Amino acid sequence: MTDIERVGIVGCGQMGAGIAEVCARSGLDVMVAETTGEALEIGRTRLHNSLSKAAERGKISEEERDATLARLSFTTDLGEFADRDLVIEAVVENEQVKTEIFQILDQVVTRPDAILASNTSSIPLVKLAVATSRPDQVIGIHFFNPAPVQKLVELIPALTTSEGTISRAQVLVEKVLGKHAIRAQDRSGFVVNALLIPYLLSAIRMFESGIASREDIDNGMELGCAHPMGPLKLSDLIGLDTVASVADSMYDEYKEPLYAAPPLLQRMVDAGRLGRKTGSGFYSYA
Ligand SMILES: CC(=O)CC(=O)SCCNC(=O)CCNC(=O)[C@H](O)C(C)(C)COP(=O)(O)OP(=O)(O)OC[C@H]1O[C@@H](n2cnc3c(N)ncnc32)[C@H](O)[C@@H]1OP(=O)(O)O
Ligand SMILES: NC(=O)C1=CN([C@@H]2O[C@H](COP(=O)(O)OP(=O)(O)OC[C@H]3O[C@@H](n4cnc5c(N)ncnc54)[C@H](OP(=O)(O)O)[C@@H]3O)[C@@H](O)[C@H]2O)C=CC1
Repeated sequence: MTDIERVGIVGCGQMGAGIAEVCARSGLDVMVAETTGEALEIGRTRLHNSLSKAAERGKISEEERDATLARLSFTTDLGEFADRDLVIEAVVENEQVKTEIFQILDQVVTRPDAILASNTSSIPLVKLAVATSRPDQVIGIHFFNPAPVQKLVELIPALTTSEGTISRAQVLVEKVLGKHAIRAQDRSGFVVNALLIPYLLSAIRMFESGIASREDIDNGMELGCAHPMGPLKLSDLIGLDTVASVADSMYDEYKEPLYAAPPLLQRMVDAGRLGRKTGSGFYSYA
């Protein structure tokens, strides 16, 4: 069904950990890389806790949890990714950081047919592809938060990506990981964020201008439109640094005011109020 058995995940933040969990639960051998031993321990704990919760809630058996954990390994040395068939990069939404990681992956991943993928929310894939010597093997594989729950994955081929890379990625996403894949052109924000981010920015502008309280804005969309969470809660879940970076990428691409980050968002990022991950954003998570 697939020739991809060994997967590397770069970054074990909320998305890296979630993608690693999805891959390991699907039977793949998964190695996760972080920059420091401390970050690795935080990531490992995040994964252990999530799998234990899944077992407690009866979504997986205790045997499945243990087998999944046995398929996960951890490293701070990207050199250990030499034998990976697929690497999914899931570090901070910053073009320079991601470009440097793709340059390193190009050096260390020795399998000639390995796919180098990014979970980027908005950075044009072609920029990462041309940083490598194998631009035909670079593709966007974009999961949604929380990755173990959300069924969608966007596949974003760059102009340079080969048909073979696209079809191998699609088989993996649909047949092995059991997700629903949609295809998007390599334009900043792809399909979902191009629609979602302007909506989140509008909600932040509405809050900033005092039209309604944060609770009323969120209740409006939860109770009026049956969204699982309102836009300010959702911004806190995504991470305000990520929302701001995605908005900036899309603004760079299209120069449309609807993608311009409102001042309040940037001030909150500057203050380190990034949402759930720092314990404070539009709401408090003490
Ligand atoms: C920025 C980008 O590039 C792209 C993006 O990802 S945009 C963001 C996309 N995500 C969304 O829009 C999230 C919208 N919100 C939701 O779907 C839901 O509110 C939510 C799944 C986050 C939480 O759901 P909830 O009903 O409020 O809470 P809760 O009851 O705790 O969780 C519901 C289920 O999800 C599971 N879940 C919640 N968070 C989880 C996590 N981090 N990992 C694994 N499972 C999780 C729970 O275990 C629970 O499962 P069961 O019902 O089977 O027991
Ligand atoms: N949040 C979301 O809802 C979604 C995010 N994405 C995308 O996934 C990616 C990761 O987002 P998310 O997991 O939320 O972010 P987190 O903030 O949770 O994690 C960021 C990760 O990047 C690492 N990192 C930070 N700075 C650097 C650096 N200079 N060099 C190498 N690694 C670094 C962090 O490691 P350390 O802990 O050591 O700093 C951590 O592993 C982004 O591209 C984002 O756009 C995609 C879908 C949804």
